[in-house]
Amino acid sequence: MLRNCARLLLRGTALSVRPQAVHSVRCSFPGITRTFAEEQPRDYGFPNATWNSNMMGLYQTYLAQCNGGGWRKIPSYNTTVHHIAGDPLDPARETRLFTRNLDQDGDGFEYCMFYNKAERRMVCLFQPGPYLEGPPGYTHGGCIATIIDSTAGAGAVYLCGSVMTANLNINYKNPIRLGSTVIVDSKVEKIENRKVYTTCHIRSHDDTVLHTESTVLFIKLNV
Ligand SMILES: CCCCCCCCCCCCCC(=O)SCCNC(=O)CCNC(=O)[C@H](O)C(C)(C)COP(=O)(O)OP(=O)(O)OC[C@H]1O[C@@H](n2cnc3c(N)ncnc32)[C@H](O)[C@@H]1OP(=O)(O)O
Repeated sequence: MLRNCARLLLRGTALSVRPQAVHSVRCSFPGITRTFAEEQPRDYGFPNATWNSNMMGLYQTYLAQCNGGGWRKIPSYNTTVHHIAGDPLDPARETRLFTRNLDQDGDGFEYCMFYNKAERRMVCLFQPGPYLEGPPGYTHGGCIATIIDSTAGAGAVYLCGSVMTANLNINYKNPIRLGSTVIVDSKVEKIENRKVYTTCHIRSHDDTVLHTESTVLFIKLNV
């Protein structure tokens, strides 16, 4: 009951601070083509009340490196259509990015990303919420695969344009506790024609624990 009240309160707060400007969004990606008018989308990559102190600390550290340090914070919306512009669509169709499919802040994938073009790196600060449970108290392996795919995928997209994941290999070394903060660090290692080879490591917020090591192969589209 208390939890529900708190949720309603938070939801009201989130809605009241949401920008109200109306604009048009156009998108074209394999399987999705649409255009619609809606409120200015919320950028979920900004801090909210559910972020813990480690998440906030890392956010500030990376943000500080955005001023001449080679990094930039990239926006994070709840549909890919906000990211990618394209052709007209079916306005009746509604989509939701898998990692942003829970309405309540803190329940699921809580994250933000920073990009360094010179280093070909995309870094994601990730705080898994209680609805991502796999083993008791720990993050489900599929959710971990998702955040790896999303981080390395975003890095490949920013460097090469549209891509699809062709292969994803993960060694799970140490479990990730729900509510903790980890750093998902991906890098484009090489590009061979349409193939984009990336590596991705997940480490604890203080760099003392290696949680996963992985490789992801993306294939460039529309070339
Ligand atoms: C601005 C935006 C910001 C970003 C925001 C959004 C963030 C969201 C990010 C979310 C991210 C989430 C992302 C997701 O979740 S993507 C969703 C999950 N992935 C899929 O569903 C992909 C399904 N597969 C396919 O569509 C096709 O098979 C693809 C497109 C991958 C290739 O079919 P295509 O017919 O086009 O190409 P090709 O067969 O001629 O092959 C081309 C070359 O590639 C080589 N090859 C192919 N497969 C493999 C393999 N498995 N291992 C090794 N090599 C492989 C192949 O040998 C050949 O090499 P070469 O002979 O030329 O040397």
